[in-house]
Amino acid sequence: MISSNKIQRLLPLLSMAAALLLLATGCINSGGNDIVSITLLPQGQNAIKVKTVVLCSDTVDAAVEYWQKGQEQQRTVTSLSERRVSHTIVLTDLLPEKAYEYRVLTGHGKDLYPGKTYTFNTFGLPVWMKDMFSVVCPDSSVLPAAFKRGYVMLTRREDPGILFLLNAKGSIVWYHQVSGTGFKVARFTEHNTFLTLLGGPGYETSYGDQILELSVTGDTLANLKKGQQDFKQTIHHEILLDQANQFVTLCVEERVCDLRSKGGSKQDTVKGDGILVLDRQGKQVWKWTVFDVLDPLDDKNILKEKQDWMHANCIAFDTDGNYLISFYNNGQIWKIDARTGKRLWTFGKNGDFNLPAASLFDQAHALHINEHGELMFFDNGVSKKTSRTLSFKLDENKRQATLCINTTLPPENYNERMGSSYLVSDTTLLQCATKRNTVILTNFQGRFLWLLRTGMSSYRASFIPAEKLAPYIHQPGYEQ
Ligand SMILES: O=[N+]([O-])c1ccc(OS(=O)(=O)O)cc1
Repeated sequence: MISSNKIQRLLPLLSMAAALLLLATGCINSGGNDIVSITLLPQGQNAIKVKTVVLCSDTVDAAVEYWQKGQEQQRTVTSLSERRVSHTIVLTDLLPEKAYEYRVLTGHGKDLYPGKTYTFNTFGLPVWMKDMFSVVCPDSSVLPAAFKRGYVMLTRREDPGILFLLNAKGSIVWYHQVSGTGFKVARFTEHNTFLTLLGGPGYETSYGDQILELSVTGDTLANLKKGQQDFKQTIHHEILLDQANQFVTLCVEERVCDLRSKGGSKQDTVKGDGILVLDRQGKQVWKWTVFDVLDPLDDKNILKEKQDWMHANCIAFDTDGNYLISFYNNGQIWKIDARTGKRLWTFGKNGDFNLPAASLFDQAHALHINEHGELMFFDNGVSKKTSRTLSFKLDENKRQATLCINTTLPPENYNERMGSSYLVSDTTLLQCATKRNTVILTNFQGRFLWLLRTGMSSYRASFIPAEKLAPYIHQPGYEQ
């Protein structure tokens, strides 16, 4: 008997095999002067990306111009592949199950000459992916213009892992699929790349063993696996780039401690968190652990909590380049000196800042400094069974915090674990209620404007403005 899980895994392979059969025959001797052959290949397990390999008789520049059959006026031209004999050019922004025409442009710089026009057909999305997302939006006129044309990034954490980009109508405009592992978390970087943490079946929830950075055209820009160089530990919940293009991650950190005074054993193990910075080859650049700041023996509950002492779930950079780190279990956010590792302050429960009762929070997620310089995050709100978005203006010297955003999610979207919230266009919040398989856009009063139901639970939902993905993706959900 084949389990539905197995079928789910087989389907992309079957569609891949079909794709190979159909597309690999697309090796063509072009009529262009300097083109020897053009080969079309499916891009990984992907119905809406096609790789072209253009072999030329000389060193030239090349690009591919393509359009949906019958819509030649709406042509897309790829970026230029420069000074090569063999060019690999990926076509993005394709729609599934459509006929396309294309031609290769070759020459030098702006002097490009078209070869003959050919055709290809894209394949359908895997059946199980087709109905994965649905949008509820009673009145699109209330959506911010940037949201109407922008994209939402989500991750499927189970095998097969998929990184998705959807437009505001919930259509899949881009995806990248991996087998045998899942995308635990992903960030869209300042270099317009996708930085991701992957974890296979041996890695539960948000834990992982692989760092993968991808370009929008699906090229692998970095791929580090646990066991390589100084990447010896499991990493979890977070991956981001620093200014030096290095990987900043949260890692699992274990210490053997004598917990006899707390009722434990002489050689007890406490599992805590660390920040591990790796260079692009996997060499350790910097490391910090919670044990540098706190002694487990000072925690009266350590015996109960030793399996997962603090449960860090996010790192971000403060405006001065130091780290901000949030913890689920103690409801705190710490600022850590990125050079010395010293804890500079604690925010939240039993922290250094006085917080009025209305702004006391339980568990911070997806913390970041927003466009206004405010510390912003999603609060699971387990004590009140109410999740919300909070932001604060901090005066670090005076240890004063001014509450700026305090927006409650509609009660049915209460989300007790994971989640995220980000500003979109200064007037709305894109919030991920991970446990509810829901992404919801509200105004600051918490009024729902747009909702996405997902057939998976993405750790976060991030908004990517349309400009960041141009010219690779242009499929606005709503025309202005
Ligand atoms: O169940 N999970 O997948 C899960 C639970 C907790 C969790 O940690 S949290 O701090 O992100 O809520 C992450 C993932």
